[in-house]
Amino acid sequence: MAFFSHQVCRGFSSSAVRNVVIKHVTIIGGGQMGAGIAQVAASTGHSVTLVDTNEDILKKAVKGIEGNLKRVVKKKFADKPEAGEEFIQKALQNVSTSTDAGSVVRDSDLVLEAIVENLKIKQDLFGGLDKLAPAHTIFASNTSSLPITDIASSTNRLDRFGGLHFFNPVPVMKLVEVIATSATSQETFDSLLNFSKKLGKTSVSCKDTPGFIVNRLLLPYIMEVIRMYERGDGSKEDIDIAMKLGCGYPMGPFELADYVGLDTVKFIMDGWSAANPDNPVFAQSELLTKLVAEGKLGKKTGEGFYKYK
Ligand SMILES: CC(=O)CC(=O)SCCNC(=O)CCNC(=O)[C@H](O)C(C)(C)COP(=O)(O)OP(=O)(O)OC[C@H]1O[C@@H](n2cnc3c(N)ncnc32)[C@H](O)[C@@H]1OP(=O)(O)O
Ligand SMILES: NC(=O)C1=CN([C@@H]2O[C@H](COP(=O)(O)OP(=O)(O)OC[C@H]3O[C@@H](n4cnc5c(N)ncnc54)[C@H](O)[C@@H]3O)[C@@H](O)[C@H]2O)C=CC1
Repeated sequence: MAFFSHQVCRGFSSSAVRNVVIKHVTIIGGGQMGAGIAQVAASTGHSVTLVDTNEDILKKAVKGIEGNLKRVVKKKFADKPEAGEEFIQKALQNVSTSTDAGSVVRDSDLVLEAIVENLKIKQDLFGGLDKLAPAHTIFASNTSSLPITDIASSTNRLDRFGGLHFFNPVPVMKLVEVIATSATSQETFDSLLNFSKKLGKTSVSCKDTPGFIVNRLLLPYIMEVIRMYERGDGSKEDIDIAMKLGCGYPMGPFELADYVGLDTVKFIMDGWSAANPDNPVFAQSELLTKLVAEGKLGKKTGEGFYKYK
C-alpha cells in the first residue's frame, strides 16, 4: 500500500505528501526498456500496469517478459523447477496491461515513462496524466538524454518528478541512475531510491545534466566509433573485437549500438547536436542517419550495423 491511501491523498496539497512507498507502478511504453522494467518490478512484488499504444505491442511485451523470466529462473532456481515455475507465475500475475494510461494512473504510486525519446511526446503524455493521477503519485522518466526539468515542466508536480534511468537489458544490468531536478523534493528522491533498491539495483545519484553519467560518456564513444568506421580506420568487426578483447567490454560498440537501438542513438545525438552545434563530439553521422532512414534500427528490427535474422 502507498503511505497515504489514494482517496486521502487526492485532496492533500503536495507539501503534505511525504515518502511514498511505491507498490503500484504504471509503466508507459512496452518496448525494450518498459518491458524489462515491468519484469523486474513484477518479480520483486510490485503490481505493474504496462501501457502502450496497441494490444499487439502489449502481447509481444508480455510474451517477452515470460521468456526472460524463464532465463532468470533457469539460473536462480536451477535445482528447484517447481519454485521456479511459482516465481514465474507470481511475477506474471503482477502484470496487467492497458492501452489507456489515463484510466490506470488513478491507482498508481509511480508513473514511469519509457516511450520514444522525444521531448514533445513525453511532455504531452505527462501533461495529460498530471490532471488524472492522484496527488501523491510520483512521475519519473527513463529518458536517456533529455533534461528531466524540461519533461517535468508540462506538469504541476515538479516536486514529485524525477528521473529513473535503467540500462538495457534491465533484468541483467545492475545500475539505475536516480535523477533529481532542482525542484524534486527529498521525499520523492528517497522514494525513487528505495524503489530502485527494492528492484535489487545499485543506484547512483545524478544531476539533471545531459546524459546524466553513463550516456554522457557512452554516446560520444559510440559516435566516435562510427566516425572511425566511416573514415575507414577499421572494419566494424575488428573495432568490436578490439574493444571486447582490449578493454574487456561484453559487447563491441557496433553490437551495443544495435542493441540499444539506432533510432534511440540518433534521437539522443539529434538533441545534443542541435543544442551544441559547434561541438564536434556531438556531430552527426551520415551512416547512422542512413541506417535509421532505412528502418535498420538494430537488433529490434532484425538489422542495424549487423543482420540478426
Ligand atoms: C542507451 C541508454 O540509455 C543506456 C543503456 O542501456 S546503454 C546499454 C547498456 N548495456 C550494455 O552495455 C550491455 C552490454 N552487454 C552485456 O552486458 C551482455 O552482452 C548481455 C548481458 C546483454 C548479454 O550477455 P551474453 O553473455 O552475450 O549473452 P547471454 O548468455 O544471452 O546472456 C548472459 C546472461 O544474461 C541473461 N540475460 C540476457 N538478457 C536477459 C534478459 N533480457 N532477461 C533476463 N536475463 C537475460 C542470460 O540468460 C544469461 O544468463 P546466464 O549467465 O545465467 O546464462
Ligand atoms: N534502448 C536502450 O538501451 C535504452 C533506452 N532508454 C530510453 O527509454 C525509452 C524507451 O526506449 P526503448 O524501450 O529502447 O524504445 P522502444 O522503441 O523499444 O519502445 C518504445 C515503446 O513506447 C511506445 N510508445 C511510444 N509513444 C507512446 C505513447 N505516447 N504512449 C504509450 N506508448 C508509447 C512504443 O509503441 C514502443 O513500444 C527512451 O526514452 C530511451 O531513450 C533508456 C535506457 C536504455
